[in-house]
This record gives sequence, structure tokens and C-alpha cells, in this order.
Amino acid sequence: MTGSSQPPILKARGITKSFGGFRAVNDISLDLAASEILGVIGPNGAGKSTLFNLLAGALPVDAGSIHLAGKDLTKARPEARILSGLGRTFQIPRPFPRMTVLENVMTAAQNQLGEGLFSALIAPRQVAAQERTNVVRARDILDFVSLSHLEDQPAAVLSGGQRKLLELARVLMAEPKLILLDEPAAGVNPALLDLIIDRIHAINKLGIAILLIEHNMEMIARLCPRVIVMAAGKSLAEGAPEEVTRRADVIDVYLEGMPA
Ligand SMILES: Nc1ncnc2c1ncn2[C@@H]1O[C@H](COP(=O)(O)OP(=O)(O)OP(=O)(O)O)[C@@H](O)[C@H]1O
Repeated sequence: MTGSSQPPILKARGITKSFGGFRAVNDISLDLAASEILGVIGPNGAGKSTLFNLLAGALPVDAGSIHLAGKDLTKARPEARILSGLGRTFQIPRPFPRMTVLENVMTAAQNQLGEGLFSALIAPRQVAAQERTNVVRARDILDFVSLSHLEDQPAAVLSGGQRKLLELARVLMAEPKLILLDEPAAGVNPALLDLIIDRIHAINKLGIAILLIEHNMEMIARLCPRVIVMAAGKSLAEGAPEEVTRRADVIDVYLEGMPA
């Protein structure tokens, strides 16, 4: 079930992955509507990042299926998933440091006619026109994430929070239907946290679904009407953050990871 009456944009069933004999993700199923932001929480080592790697195609699943907007992506390569509308960000963003902020966003455009020698020779005018369209779009997106003033700066000068915003901009350039956000609050100073939360809300309001891994419970509470709690690869609980975090079994799995 999604948390909305809409049909799911993401439908994952029975996702399972082992490393050697260790089952890191064990029979996880998710339904996510386009209007939703779903949080994925759980202690360190619960399998959250592995789940993202499976959804994004960085790792193959051992079992289960993944559909995005009705299309079976279970065996699709990561690039094909991006083209189908599945975007992702990483815990530690790695922009091209010497390229400008604007160039970094431009590299994420999906319709890059000009990259092949063939199209550059055959259709130089179309390539130039597309380049101009991409620049306009990239600038609009930089404005949306409040980075316009830095468009000519090399990405190396950006702070941790600004790098997260740049990553969001790069993902948006690829026109996603769903974004997997891996710890957008990590390494971000409090001054930028509000802006990042606000922009994630705004992205979701555009009709883009969001799956959010986050340890920062303030961010979870402000963004996610619904969360799933993962523990030891399994889904332990699902519901409103303030409800699931009161459950004794959920408190236990968090405490197990704490020093005595
Ligand atoms: N490539 C791999 N090979 C072997 N074991 C792995 C591999 N990737 C992850 N694991 C193991 O799978 C388990 C789940 O790891 P994962 O990174 O998915 O957890 P997580 O919930 O994202 O944790 P964190 O909150 O610390 O990022 C861990 O025990 C980890 O050591």
C-alpha cells in the first residue's frame, strides 16, 4: 500500500540480497506514490544503503522485482534506470571539482546529442540548439536550489550543504520521477538544513516521489508522513515517524547498536 490513493510510481517486491552467507536485505517490499516522501530509517548496518544500491541498479538483486511507473527495471542497467526516471544522490557527493557549478549540472542532462561524434558532424545546429536549451534549464534548476550566485565557481569551493544542493540540481536535470536521497542532512550545517528540507518539499510538490534515508530525525519528522524502519535487512515497522519511534521493538534495535 502507498500512503496515498494514487497508484504507486515505485513498486518493489521481495527485494533480497546476500553478501556471501550474510543476508543484508531480506524480502523488502515498497509501494510509493508520486506525491509521497517515504523515509527509510534504521540503525547502522540495517541494509538501507544496500537497498538503495539494489533499486538504483548498482547491485543486482538475488530475488524480487522493481517496477517504476509500470516498467520492469529489475534487470536494467543503472544508466537505463536513470533514463527511465530513477535518480539518486549519495551520502558523500562527489561533484567534478574543477568544473563550474553550472557545468556540473550540464553534465547530468540526458539528451546529449552532442556527445557522439556522429551527431556532432551530422547535426551541428541541433546540437547547438540543445546545448542552449540545456543551459537555460540548468540555470533554472540552479535558481530553484538557490545556487545561481555560484554558477561560475568551481564545485571545489562549495560547502557540504551546497554540494548536497548541487547534487539535487544534477539529479533534477535528468528529469526524474523518483529520487533516492541518501542522507541529505549528513555533513550539512544547520543554516543550510532548512533550505535543503524546503527544497526537498518543493521537489515533491512537483510530483516527484522521494525515498529518503536519513539518521537526522528532525528532517524525517519534517518531511516524511510515513517511514519504514529497517533492522537486520528486514522491514521491522512501518507508519508515521512519531508512532514507529515509540514502539519498544524499534527502540530496542536502536539501543542494540549503542555502547553499554
Ligand atoms: N559489498 C558488500 N560486501 C559485503 N558486505 C556488505 C557490502 N555492502 C554492505 N555490506 C554489509 O551489509 C550490511 C548492511 O549495510 P548497509 O550499508 O546497507 O547498511 P546501512 O543501513 O546503510 O548502514 P548505515 O546507516 O551505517 O549507512 C552491513 O553489515 C554491511 O557491512
